[in-house]
Amino acid sequence: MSSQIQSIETLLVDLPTIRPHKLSMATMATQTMVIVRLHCSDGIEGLGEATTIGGLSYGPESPESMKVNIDTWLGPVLLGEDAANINALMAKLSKVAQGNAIAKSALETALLDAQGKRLGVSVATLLGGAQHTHLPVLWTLASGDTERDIEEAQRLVDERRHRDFKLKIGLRSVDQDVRHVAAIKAALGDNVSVRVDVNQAWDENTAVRAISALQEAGVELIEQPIPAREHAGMARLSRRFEVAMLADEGVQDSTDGLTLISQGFSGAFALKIAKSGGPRGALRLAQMAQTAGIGLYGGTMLEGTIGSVAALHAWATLPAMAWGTEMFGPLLLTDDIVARPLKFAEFGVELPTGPGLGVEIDEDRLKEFAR
Ligand SMILES: O=C(O)C[C@H]1C=CC(=O)O1
Ligand SMILES: [Mn+2]
Repeated sequence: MSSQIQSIETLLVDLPTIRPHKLSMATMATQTMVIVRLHCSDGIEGLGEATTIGGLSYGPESPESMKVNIDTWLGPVLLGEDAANINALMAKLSKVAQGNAIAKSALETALLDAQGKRLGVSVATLLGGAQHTHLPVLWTLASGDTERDIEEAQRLVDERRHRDFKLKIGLRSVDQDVRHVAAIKAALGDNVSVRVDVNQAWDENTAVRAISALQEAGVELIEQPIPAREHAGMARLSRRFEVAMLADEGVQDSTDGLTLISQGFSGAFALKIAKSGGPRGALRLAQMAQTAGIGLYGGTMLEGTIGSVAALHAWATLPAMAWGTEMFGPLLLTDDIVARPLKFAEFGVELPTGPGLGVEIDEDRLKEFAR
């Protein structure tokens, strides 16, 4: 029995963060997500989420533009179509719109959720099957204050919630950043992993100087130190240093992956369903990385529960990721719009069981936080 897509609803939802989250390009006090509700003729609803960081400061899609583009361009071409044929539907979307990867990811997520519910299986099962039910999750220290970051990290280690930490740097001078990172690494000791994310803030010369000092301080991973488009520079840095480089903004999808690999990049790729137009595109990049011996890392756009769970279903289908994941987005927010929050324990998170994503909306909460 076939099922058609009847309507697609989009809602802007604003949730406060538990503390200011300072990145090199923006300080966040709220996170805005576009929640997609895709209704099918068999009564099944698929959920999706389109989320970015800092309005338009992180990338070319803003929450408001994603809502308009789904409502005006992407959504209408899906109406009346067979909801079960996700390959055909996503091909239609790539014809009607260039780019718009985050908006497409939300729609692909909603289609996968609906199809999983229809077949009574999880999204991970639709994607080939889960190899894990518990995935490691790091925490980002980004209060901007060294002592506060150390206290935050120590509490989370004691609670056995996280033992890997990513520090957001690149806003202050290199000397200040290096002092900040080295103090945190020294305070936390050898049993925790400290990584940094520069979010493209340095030029290559600055990066060389800073990475030497960070390597000396015991940092294990350097994320996107230079601008996204400088693929050759990332390849040079990866060959120059022992400490591993992680490409994030510079590897949106498998096309960027191919460029980095052919330029001789070694290190790791941050996979994000939002960058690659959905879980299937992120897995395509993962397969390319595996073929080339590049490490995997499960990245986030600081999504809420729906977007984070969609990514977890995809990451669960992969072999254990060399660098773990950062799917902590819901923990950065003061509230949630789902009935059952994710379970974070033992330095990781539990994969919800299906059908679909295994997520249910809390309608009252959604009403409260919808714009
Ligand atoms: O990695 C990014 O660039 C974005 C994001 C992921 C974790 C975090 O704190 O910020
Ligand atoms: Mn990053």
